[in-house]
Amino acid sequence: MQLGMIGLGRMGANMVVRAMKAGHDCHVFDTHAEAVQGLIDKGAKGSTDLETFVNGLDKPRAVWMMVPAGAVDAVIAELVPLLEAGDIVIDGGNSYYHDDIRRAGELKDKGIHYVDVGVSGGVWGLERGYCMMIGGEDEVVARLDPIFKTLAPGVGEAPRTQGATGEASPAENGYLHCGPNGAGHYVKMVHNGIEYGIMAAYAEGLNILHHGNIGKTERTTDAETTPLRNPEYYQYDINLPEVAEVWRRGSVIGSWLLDLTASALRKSPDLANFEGRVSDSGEGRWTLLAAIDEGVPAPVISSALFSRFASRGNAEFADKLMSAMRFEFGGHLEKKD
Ligand SMILES: O=C(O)[C@H](O)[C@@H](O)[C@H](O)[C@H](O)COP(=O)(O)O
Repeated sequence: MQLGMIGLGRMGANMVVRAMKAGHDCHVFDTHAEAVQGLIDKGAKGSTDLETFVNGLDKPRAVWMMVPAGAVDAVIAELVPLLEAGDIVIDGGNSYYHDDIRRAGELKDKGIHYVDVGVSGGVWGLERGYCMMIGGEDEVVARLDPIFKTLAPGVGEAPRTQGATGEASPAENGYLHCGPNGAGHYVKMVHNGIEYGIMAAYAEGLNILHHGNIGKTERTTDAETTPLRNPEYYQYDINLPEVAEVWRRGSVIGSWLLDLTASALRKSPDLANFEGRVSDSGEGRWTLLAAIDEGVPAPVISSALFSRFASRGNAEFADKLMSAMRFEFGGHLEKKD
């Protein structure tokens, strides 16, 4: 089928390449001429002019936006006057699902359909395919099925779940119509909240192993006076790249995130290129807002999110206050390394 793509960053451009490989007719728009040209060279039709791009699409149009969440409203504002009733606008970024519900309502007044798609797979999607969580009207989502089927990894990506038989469902192919507008990004938001928790668990566990030799040099833990109990228990120089490697094979905690962890540790066991200031794009925060609204406990995800804040120095004042209180009540001085 035909697809228009707005936003040719790594995700958008790779999705177009994957769609074209399967024979879809792709039209692309970006303000960066080189990005457009790169895809024209690969067989797309493209323009750096939005109106030309929109007019080149067959009606009813399907326009997929792959732009940062913060830019979606501005793109829609420029795009909508060029569209007509019956056209479909797809947001494949990491939008907040509350925004999807609002946008779908605004576009509905004009007869334009909105579909929200949470896309997972990042820079590996071209090769592996993209896992997609979709929100929108049944008929509209069904119309886009050929595109979703192409972009998704396919049933061969994972062994079929025990008991699954017959023709593979969309979910088994790697895409799922989760519900009405907002449902796609709602599921993707929680997916990312889980991602925070898993990442933190690997990071914490491997950090414990990383300090497994503390008994060789230290008699106290860090700068504290607390004596290191039984230094003989902490005499291990654990080879972390090798541990990550062995866990990938047959262990209970194997995963794609572990594969990527093993790859990062193999490239640089001391992770010298990183300072450890961990960013967040909002999905973890939104997951917790939903958990609070629903009254559902989410201690792992909240701890993982707050660790990211701390990693960026946002705990510094609180930490100073705790030291100040220790000094006030007990005259305890901060220990210097
Ligand atoms: O599933 C994925 O492919 C990732 O989750 C992807 O969506 C992206 O890398 C995150 O947006 C990063 O999120 P943070 O910046 O919040 O870590």
